[in-house]
Amino acid sequence: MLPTVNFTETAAYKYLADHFIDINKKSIKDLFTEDEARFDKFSLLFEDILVDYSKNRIDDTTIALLIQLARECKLDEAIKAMFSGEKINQTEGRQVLHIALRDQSNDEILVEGKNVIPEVYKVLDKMEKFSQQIISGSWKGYTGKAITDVVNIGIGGSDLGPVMVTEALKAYKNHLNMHFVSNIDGTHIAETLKKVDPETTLFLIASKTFTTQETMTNANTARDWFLENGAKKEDIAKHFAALSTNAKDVSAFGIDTENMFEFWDWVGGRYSLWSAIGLPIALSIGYDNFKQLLAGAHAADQHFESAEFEINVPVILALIGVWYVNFFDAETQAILPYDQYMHRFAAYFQQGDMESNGKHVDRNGNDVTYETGPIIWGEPGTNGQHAFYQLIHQGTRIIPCDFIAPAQSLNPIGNHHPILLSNFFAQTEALMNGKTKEEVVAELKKEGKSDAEIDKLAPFKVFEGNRPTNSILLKKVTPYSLGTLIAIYEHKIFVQGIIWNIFSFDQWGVELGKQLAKSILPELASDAAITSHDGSTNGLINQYKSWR
Ligand SMILES: O=P(O)(O)OC[C@H]1O[C@](O)(CO)[C@@H](O)[C@@H]1O
Repeated sequence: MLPTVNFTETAAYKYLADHFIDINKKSIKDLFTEDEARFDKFSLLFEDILVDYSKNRIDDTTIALLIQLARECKLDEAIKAMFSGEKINQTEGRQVLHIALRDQSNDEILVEGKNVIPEVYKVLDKMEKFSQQIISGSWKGYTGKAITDVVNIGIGGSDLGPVMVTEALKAYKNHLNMHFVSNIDGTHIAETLKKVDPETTLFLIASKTFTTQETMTNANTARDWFLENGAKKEDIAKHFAALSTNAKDVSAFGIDTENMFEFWDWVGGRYSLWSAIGLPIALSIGYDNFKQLLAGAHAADQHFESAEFEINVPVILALIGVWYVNFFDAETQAILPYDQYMHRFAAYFQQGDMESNGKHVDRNGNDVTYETGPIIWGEPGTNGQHAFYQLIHQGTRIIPCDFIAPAQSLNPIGNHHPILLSNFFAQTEALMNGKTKEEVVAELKKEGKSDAEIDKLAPFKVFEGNRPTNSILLKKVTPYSLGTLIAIYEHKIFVQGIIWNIFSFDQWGVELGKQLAKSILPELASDAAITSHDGSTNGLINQYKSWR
């Protein structure tokens, strides 16, 4: 059982509330002037990742109190509970063991008294063998040709992780063309099928439950297309594989369970890229690289489990996030990778974070009286700079940002990378320092503007600064470092869920819309006017019927 402390009733929270009044009067710039050792104090080097959190609205007292808060919320007990396989997903009665999927220490992790590590390895061995056969071309399609294209059909956690990682690690990719179909919109599968040949395509049907409407509809369409384009039923075995926990429905669909890559209900969908759901990753970059991804994540797991909170990267990042959400009323958190390959990283953690911590009921079943998970958003820099950074610099809201960049480029062309990184360094400095009225006036004077012009323009050109950022500098994006980084963010989400006293591993909030869509679908079959809903929904459905 997880602890159920209301963090707003802790002593640390009360001290933090008082301390906030002091900190709120200070600028980060001043905090740097006051303390020369600030960078050394507020940065952590873990593996080949430097996490600089010194450009935040914090001082020594803030961090000490936040750590006290974590202790009062019994974070240590909660971490132990997850790692030891307690059923901490209490509303679904399940363990939360994505850490077991990447365990490289041959630990024993028990689920219902049974060690799951040998099963994990059994599936990993099967993934290794299969991916080698596909990549080498020894696996032949129904006309004897090697596979050239892989179409992963899945949604949410059965799509976003493999998409994000295969994109982030594109530089490590082999010859296989990867495609991902998630949307129920027929356009997604139709446009994908235009690009592939049934003789040389492998379909992966990725669904933990194997009941998700979008995935099953797309999977049926893919199977029909396959059979309508020359293949026979017995050829399905050579071209369809399933990544799932549901063997019964997999075989009912017509996929031989030999071609099923199993995982387990103790793997949450949004934490499943490390499981059989990661097969498209293994296919795209090879099994050895996939193993490196797991190894990187395992290093983060060990660090999270054993490092003191003061030097524990996920804990520190999580606590700083809580500081902004609950004391500064920050509504959002931006994730800004200065790496084009990582262009789906923020989208991935939209599900990771928002499906985990978008909850308003605490672990006692009561409505919370404080804010919980922030809105996660972001795009790669420098594109974001030319789109939404205006609001981050001069808008009315506080937007804590994580800036992420690799020191070494995977495409070191000309001076692209130094230019990219100069922007990465400049933005966090600009967000912190801002530009004072005096500086603006001096600049305008230098440009030869008149006093009247300066008076008119100056207010618009002032930057308040004092806008908080974390900078995460990776030596290089590799399968290992990416695995570490993803796991750091996963554990950050866990810590925040513990502090907010919510259940981070269920997702009941996605069910209502699914249920309603299912009840509306039959109503769309006939042209008869609908009156069973509210006025707006009736009006929309009836207009649709008149236009279709
Ligand atoms: O893998 P499945 O069972 O198809 O589910 C897909 C996704 O749907 C969700 O349940 C949300 O609708 C996610 O949590 C999950 O990742």
